[in-house]
Amino acid sequence: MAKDTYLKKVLGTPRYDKLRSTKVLMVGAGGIGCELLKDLILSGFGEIHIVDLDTITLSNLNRQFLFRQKDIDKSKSLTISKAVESFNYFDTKLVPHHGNIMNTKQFPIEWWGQFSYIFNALDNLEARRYVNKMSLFLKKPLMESGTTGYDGQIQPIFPYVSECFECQAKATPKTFPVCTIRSTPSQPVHCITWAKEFLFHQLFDEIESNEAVNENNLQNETDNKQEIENIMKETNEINELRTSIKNDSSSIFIKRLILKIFKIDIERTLRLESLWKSRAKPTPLNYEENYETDLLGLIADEKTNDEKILDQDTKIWSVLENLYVLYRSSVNLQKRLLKGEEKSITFDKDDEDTLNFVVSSSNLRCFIFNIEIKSKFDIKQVAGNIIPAIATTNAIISGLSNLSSLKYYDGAESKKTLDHFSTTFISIRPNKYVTSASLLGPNPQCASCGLSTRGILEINQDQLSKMTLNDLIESIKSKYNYNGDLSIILGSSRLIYDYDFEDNLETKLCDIKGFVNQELLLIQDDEDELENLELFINYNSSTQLELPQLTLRQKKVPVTEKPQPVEPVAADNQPIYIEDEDSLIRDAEEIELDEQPSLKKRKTQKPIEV
Ligand SMILES: Nc1ncnc2c1ncn2[C@@H]1O[C@H](COP(=O)(O)OP(=O)(O)OP(=O)(O)O)[C@@H](O)[C@H]1O
Ligand SMILES: [Zn+2]
Repeated sequence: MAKDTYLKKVLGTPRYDKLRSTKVLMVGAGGIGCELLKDLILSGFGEIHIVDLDTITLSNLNRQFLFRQKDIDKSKSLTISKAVESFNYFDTKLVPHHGNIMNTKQFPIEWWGQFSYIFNALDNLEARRYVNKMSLFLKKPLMESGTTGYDGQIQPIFPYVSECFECQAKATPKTFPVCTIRSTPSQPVHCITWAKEFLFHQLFDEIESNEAVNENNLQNETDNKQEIENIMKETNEINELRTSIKNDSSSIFIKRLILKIFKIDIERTLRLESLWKSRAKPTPLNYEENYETDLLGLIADEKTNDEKILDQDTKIWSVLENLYVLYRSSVNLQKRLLKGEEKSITFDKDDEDTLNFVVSSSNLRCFIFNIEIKSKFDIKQVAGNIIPAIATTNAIISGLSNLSSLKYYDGAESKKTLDHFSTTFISIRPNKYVTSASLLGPNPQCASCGLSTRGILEINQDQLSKMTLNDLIESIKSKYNYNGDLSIILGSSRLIYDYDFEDNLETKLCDIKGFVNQELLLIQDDEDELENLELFINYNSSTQLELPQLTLRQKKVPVTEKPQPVEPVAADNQPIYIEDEDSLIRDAEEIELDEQPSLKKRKTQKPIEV
C-alpha cells in the first residue's frame, strides 16, 4: 500500500490532511527528545524542527537510543535528524538547529511564529520557563513533559485557557546555610556541596562579581563575628591560590592547598570554641607527618596507580588514595588552564578531572569531620544531581506527549474543550501506574498568565528614531482603553515611565537605554482596573508601529483563595475529573475571561481555538 494511503487509513483523512501540513517544534534532543522524535515522525507530522544546544556524551548512550558511540561529541540536533532517516516513512521534513533555545538572535520571535505546536523535551527550569513564555506570547499550544527516575508527567498547555507552566509553584532545589557548608558540616552532602560549589568553583571556575562572599550575607546567617572573619580570611587565601595556579606552572600549589584547607583552616575553626559546644570537633589532617612520603611514593608510579585507584569508582578510597586523586586531578586541571584553551573550568560530572577533584576533596573533608567517606560513584550521583534516568519512563512519557497532542488535530475542533486533555502522571506506585487530572484554567495569581496579557509590538527602525516615549504611551492608552495613567517597566526591572517619573517622555524610543529588539515592556494600569500588559518589542522592516489586537481583562476583587495542588486520581477508561466536596464536575461550562475564576471554577472548560 502506498505510504500516503496507509497513513490516511490509520489517521483518517481530516487528521491526515492537518498533520501533513503541520510544522511543530521539539526543544531538546536528549532522553525524552529521542523517544519523542520517533513518535512524532511515525505519527505523520509534516515538518519538525529540532533544537538542542548540546553534543552527545558517552553517558547519553544508554537511553538516547538514536545515538551511537561514533556520534560522541557530535551535535545532538543534527545527529538525531540523520538517525531517524531510516524510518522516516512519511517523508517528514526535519530541520535541526544547534543552539540555545533562549538565544533571541538565532531564534527571534518570527521564527517561533511558524509552529503550530511546541513540544518541550528539556531538562531544566530556565529553558522550560522561557519556552512557556514564548508560547504565551504567541498563543501556541505547548506540551510540557518531564521525567525523574520512574516518575514522569505531561502537561498540555493552552495559553490563557489552561494553566501554564508557571501557574503552580515549582519546588526549589534544597540549599544549605553557608555556615553549615563552610564551618560545621555533618553529612556527606555538606562536604560534597562545599567541594563543588565552593572549593572547586573558587579555584577553577569563572567567578561572577555578584557571587563574592561578603560580610553582609554572612551576618544574616550567623552573629559569630569570629566565624565571619574566618570565612572571609579563608576566601581571600583561596583567591591567592587561584592566582598561583595560573602564574606558577609547578605543582607546589597542591601542597599549599592541602595544608591550607585540611589543616590551617580547620585549626582556625577549632579556635571558635562556641561552635563545638554541642558538636564533635574536627581533626586537622596531619599531612606532612602521616601522608606526604607515602603520597610521593604513589606519585612516582602514576601509571600503575592511576589504574589501581582512579578507575575504582565503587570502592571507598582511603585517605591516602583520596590525596592521590586530589593530586592527580589538580595537576590535570592546572595543565588545562596553562594550555590556555580554557580560561576557566566548570564542574561537570562527566568531566573526570573535575569529578575526581570534587570527590577527593569532599572525602578528605568528611574524614576530618568524622563523616562517612563515600565512593566516587555515590558522590557523582549527588554532585551531578543525578536521579537515574530510565529509558522506559522517557518512552512512555513521550508516547503520552505525542498521543495527547494528536487529539488537538482531531476533526471537530470547534467542540474541543480542555475536557479532551489531561495532565498525566506515571509513577511506580502499585495499581496506580498512570494517573491523570483534568486541566485547570489559568491560576489568576500566576504572574505569567493569570495577571497579564501578552503580545508583540512590531516597530521599524524609522519609527524608533521618530517616535518619542510619549507618542508610544498615547498609542497604547488609546488602543487598550486605559482610563487613567499607566507605568512602564522595560526589561526585568527598569522603570522608564510613571506619573512622577516623566524624564523620558520626550526621548526618542531609539535613545531610551535598553529599548531594543526582543526586549519586554511591562505596562501597568495606575487605576488598577486593567490587567498588566506585557509587550515583546520586535523590530520589523515593514511595520511602522503595530500594537497587538488584545482585549485587556478587567481586574476584579482579588481572589483570596489560594489554588491548591491537585492530587491526581486513578485513571480508567473514563475521563478523569477531580473530586471536590460538592460533586464531580462533569459538564463543560464556559468561563468568561473577565471573571476571576476560583479554583473550583477553574475546573470548567473553555473551547480551544485550533
Ligand atoms: N536552553 C536549551 N536550549 C536547547 N536545548 C537545551 C536547552 N537546555 C537543555 N537542552 C537540551 O535538553 C536535553 C534534555 O535531555 P536530557 O534530560 O536527557 O539531558 P541530557 O543532558 O541529555 O542527559 P544528562 O543530563 O542525564 O547527561 C539535552 O539534550 C539538553 O542539551
Ligand atoms: Zn500561568
